[in-house]
Amino acid sequence: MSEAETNMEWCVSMPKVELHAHLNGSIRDSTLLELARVLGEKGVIVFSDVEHVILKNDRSLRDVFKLFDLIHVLTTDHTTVTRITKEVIEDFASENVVYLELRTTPKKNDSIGMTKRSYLEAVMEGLRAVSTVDVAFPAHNVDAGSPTKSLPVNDMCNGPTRKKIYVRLLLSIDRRESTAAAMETVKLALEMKDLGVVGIDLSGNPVVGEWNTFLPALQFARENGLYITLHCGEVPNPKEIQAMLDFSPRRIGHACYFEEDDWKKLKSNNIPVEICLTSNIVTASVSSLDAHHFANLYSGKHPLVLCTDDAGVFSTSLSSEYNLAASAFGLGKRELFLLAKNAIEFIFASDGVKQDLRRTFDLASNKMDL
Ligand SMILES: CNc1ncnc2c1ncn2[C@@H]1O[C@H](COP(=O)(O)O)[C@@H](O)[C@H]1O
Ligand SMILES: [Zn+2]
Repeated sequence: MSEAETNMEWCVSMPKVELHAHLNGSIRDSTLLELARVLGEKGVIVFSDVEHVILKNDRSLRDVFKLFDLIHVLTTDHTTVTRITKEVIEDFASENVVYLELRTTPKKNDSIGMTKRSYLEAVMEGLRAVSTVDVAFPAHNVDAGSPTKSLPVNDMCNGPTRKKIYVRLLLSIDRRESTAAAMETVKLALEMKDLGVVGIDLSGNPVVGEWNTFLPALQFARENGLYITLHCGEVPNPKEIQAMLDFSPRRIGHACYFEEDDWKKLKSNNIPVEICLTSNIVTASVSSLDAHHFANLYSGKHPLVLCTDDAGVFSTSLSSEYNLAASAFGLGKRELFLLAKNAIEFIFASDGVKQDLRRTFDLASNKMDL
């Protein structure tokens, strides 16, 4: 193996920044199966019917959204929301993700007394429940407000330094929601702003809903200081793509079905793109890695960040996404490291956090054999 060649172990040891991860899409298969078994025993579902759905690997975009409906049945109650949040953070931290923006759709479920607020409180409880790593989160006492020490990463050679991960939350608006429901989510985000909620995401089945339904809530969010990221161009919808780019979000996810005018607008507005390679290939939003827009954006030095989207649903990890980019696009260690480090510039957290993360990468770079 040549000096510059990467491998999975190296990608795991590299510090990384994750900016596009859906909570309910990032659950371990083992947890989903365990939850399904329990609901099977209670007679709520038939375990054998859902087992193969959970373990299936190739999924169309339609299958993915059917799977989310099933996952949401498995994770309905507050205790489970807390548990999956804890596990998802621990899983990202275990592969040296040092900053995580975790997004989730606040859910209301009258039958179990769940409000959007109590859902979010259950998520925050999950952040506090993390035990394998220190979580830097404003609502937690290992606070990141005035960071003094850089995060220990890649500590394999340094013995038992305790890892730390910054976590911030984005609240997702589901495209099935009404303007009023979207507004409720934005108001909740504003109430929880001091507790680590930094922005709003628009996601959900891309063939459902109209841009104009969400626009008032997104405008209101932005006017009140929340950052916005949009799922944009996951399916061909030229009018919506143009309207979304005209809105000038802080970042967008995917950008798969872009036409020439869309690229022009994206590039002239310098909007960073969250790239989810495995997700795009599995859902066939892009036909192959050779045809993926990563290559063009990367060579044009357009701001971009590699992300997982749904590490559980697509059986991937952030380290695998970096490893995949290395092999598909011929990136060496140094290029991967700079790509990972550059993601700091697009995070929705404070300059203090950015500075601390830059220090973390600089310290790691000495040990990373670049
Ligand atoms: C594959 N590409 C995708 N495109 C659009 N939306 C997606 C998505 N992957 C996930 N979600 C959105 O995230 C929800 C699950 O997490 P939460 O319940 O919010 O934690 C899904 O129901 C969907 O609305
Ligand atoms: Zn997504």
